[in-house]
Amino acid sequence: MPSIAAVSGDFSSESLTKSKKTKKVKNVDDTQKALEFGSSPMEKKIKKEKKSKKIEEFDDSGTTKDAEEKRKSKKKEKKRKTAEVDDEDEERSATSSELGEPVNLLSKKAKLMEMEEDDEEVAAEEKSQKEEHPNALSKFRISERLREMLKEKGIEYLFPIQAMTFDTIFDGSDLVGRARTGQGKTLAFVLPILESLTNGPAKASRKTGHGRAPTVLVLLPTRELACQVFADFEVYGGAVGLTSCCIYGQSPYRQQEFQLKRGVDIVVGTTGRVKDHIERGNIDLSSLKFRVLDEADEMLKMGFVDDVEFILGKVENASKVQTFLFSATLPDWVKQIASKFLKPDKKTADLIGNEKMKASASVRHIVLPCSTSARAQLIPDVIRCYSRGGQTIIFTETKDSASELAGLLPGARALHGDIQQSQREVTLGGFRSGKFTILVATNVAARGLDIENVQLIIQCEPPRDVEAYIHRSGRTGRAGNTGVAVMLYDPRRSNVSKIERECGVKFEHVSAPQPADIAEAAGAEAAETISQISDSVIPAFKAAAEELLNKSSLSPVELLAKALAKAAGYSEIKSRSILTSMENHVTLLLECGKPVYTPSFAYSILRRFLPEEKVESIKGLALTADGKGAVFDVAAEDLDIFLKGQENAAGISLDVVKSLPRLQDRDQARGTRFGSGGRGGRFSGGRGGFSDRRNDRFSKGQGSGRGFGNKGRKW
Ligand SMILES: Nc1ncnc2c1ncn2[C@@H]1O[C@H](COP(=O)(O)OP(=O)(O)OP(=O)(O)O)[C@@H](O)[C@H]1O
Repeated sequence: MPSIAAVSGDFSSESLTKSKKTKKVKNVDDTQKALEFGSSPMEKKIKKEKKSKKIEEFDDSGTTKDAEEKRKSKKKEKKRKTAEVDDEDEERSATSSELGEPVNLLSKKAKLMEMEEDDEEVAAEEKSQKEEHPNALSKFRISERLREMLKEKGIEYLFPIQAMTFDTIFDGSDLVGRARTGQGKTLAFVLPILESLTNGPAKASRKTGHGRAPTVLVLLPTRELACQVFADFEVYGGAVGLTSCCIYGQSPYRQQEFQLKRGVDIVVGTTGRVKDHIERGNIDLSSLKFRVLDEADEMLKMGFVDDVEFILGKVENASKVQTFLFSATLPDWVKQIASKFLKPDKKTADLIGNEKMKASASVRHIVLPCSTSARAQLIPDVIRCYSRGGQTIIFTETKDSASELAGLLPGARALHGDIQQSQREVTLGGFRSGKFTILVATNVAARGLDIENVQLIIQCEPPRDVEAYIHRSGRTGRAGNTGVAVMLYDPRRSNVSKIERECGVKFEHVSAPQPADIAEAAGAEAAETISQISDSVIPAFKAAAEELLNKSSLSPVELLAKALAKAAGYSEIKSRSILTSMENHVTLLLECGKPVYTPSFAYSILRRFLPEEKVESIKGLALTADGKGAVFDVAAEDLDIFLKGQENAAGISLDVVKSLPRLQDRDQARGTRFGSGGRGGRFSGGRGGFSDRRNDRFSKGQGSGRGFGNKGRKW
């Protein structure tokens, strides 16, 4: 039996530091941190392969790896024997036909029998290895039927959060659960609830028969997430004879009403529609045994809290109901509100606790400077470089920018709150099934969505709060797999270090992929494609090729290079700045031998040796983090004017930079002697002020848990 069953009271990570369980969980995290992030394209793997890889990664028992080694060597041995049998067959058939001798069937049969025995041994070893695992399904009070179902889905062991909370939930406690994104929090409540209802304490009082009132109520912040959690209840609950229904806004009301009236065991839904059904008398909460707030912090802010309170308040005898709150982020204010809904002796299973790193540890977290206007040009290249052949979710701050960006990116679709629900479902379904590979979404897709092949997350700008960063970046790197999260930012307006500090993430700072590098890769692909073209095309194109060769002053190789460029879709290669990512712009570093405190000081230096209109034309001026200089972009065609101008200015250096120095971000710049005043105000004053207001507004909302109404929502 898992050790956690014996732990009573609070089992936050501090209180569990010495327990075996915590050690195991740490090992899982270490394993994840140790995962390597190759930038080479990663082949898509079929689900089953991923599951088994993941299971190995989560295994910290030490025995698994040895056993796996043995199994591999057994397999090698079997392969060798098969080859031997085949060779012997070939040899004998050759000899027997030459010499007319009979084949030695007996020795072949003996070898085959030996191989069958090996097979059985390997299978038995695999089985015992799975059963020995500390979180093997057999070690929990999970019924045979559910175990079979889990195994069918490739699940052989419980993940740490599931193992940690199973007994607590099964044995009747209320619980607050926190684990990083993608670590299986859904099954952490689904499995023990189903077991309790069918084989455990809740079985005796469970209502059955036509028209029965629900025993389980699960509330979620978005319709898409409600559908996803419902799907799990339907599969696993259905296997043990429990029925579920999913109720959410903008979907046919009558059908939901009919299901509820007919009687269901589990209701999964979004707050607005659940409240609506309660008010109309379609949901009777008198038989309720379990209630779950998934993505609890999201449920308790943004105006949901009133509806949640209304719904939870409808349970007359709350002492008979178990309540669970789960999320990857549980700010303190949520814990305070939680005490209102959960019993005083509630337990806490916190797999993050005081650990610095709050975001997914199996995700590579990257930041890349980019001006708003360069985003649409840059994103396709970011996808080419980092998506490893998988799918990409791009997050924007507003619905308009999601629609606009989806329109600009070939093969992308938008998902946000202004899109009709039926279309939202079609879009998400299409993305899940891989019909298209880029989804441009608002925060409506930030929470909980579990889509296996998402390899890359792009955030067009830093989100307003750290929780959003954690959830958005957590749409990749799930269930032990790896992923990449790239956040674009404008150094003058964004505050990357705040997210870095509060999420405990150490960002990799990279500059925009250069078009020439991407073209090189595209050229290699085009060459591969050309080598596969049938020779039948040659006669038809040969004359034109010969004519081109004769007329041109270029060598055959140069002409072929042009043909490859055309095949790869290139007619020219533009340069791209590493600061704003704008095409045909070059980034320069200005230094003058003394500290550059403010943008206005940098401008005044430039004015000493450049005409006013050229100073006006520069883009994205930002101060370096060491305070010694400033970087900015100039149009490629003006580069000479800038470099020549500098020759006439004593003590000033202006150089093209190939890699971007660390820059001051918004907060650091504000702390400088003159803040963002003077000339710099043009860049960081206006918009920066707007961002501040938004942040203030947010933090107030967060503090009270009630700051936003649904209407205030931008997604
Ligand atoms: N024990 C397990 N073994 C293998 N895979 C599992 C196991 N438990 C869950 N999974 C898979 O892990 C993935 C992530 O699970 P889930 O969506 O519940 O994560 P989560 O912790 O709720 O993430 P988020 O915080 O982003 O909502 C799912 O695809 C799920 O099927």
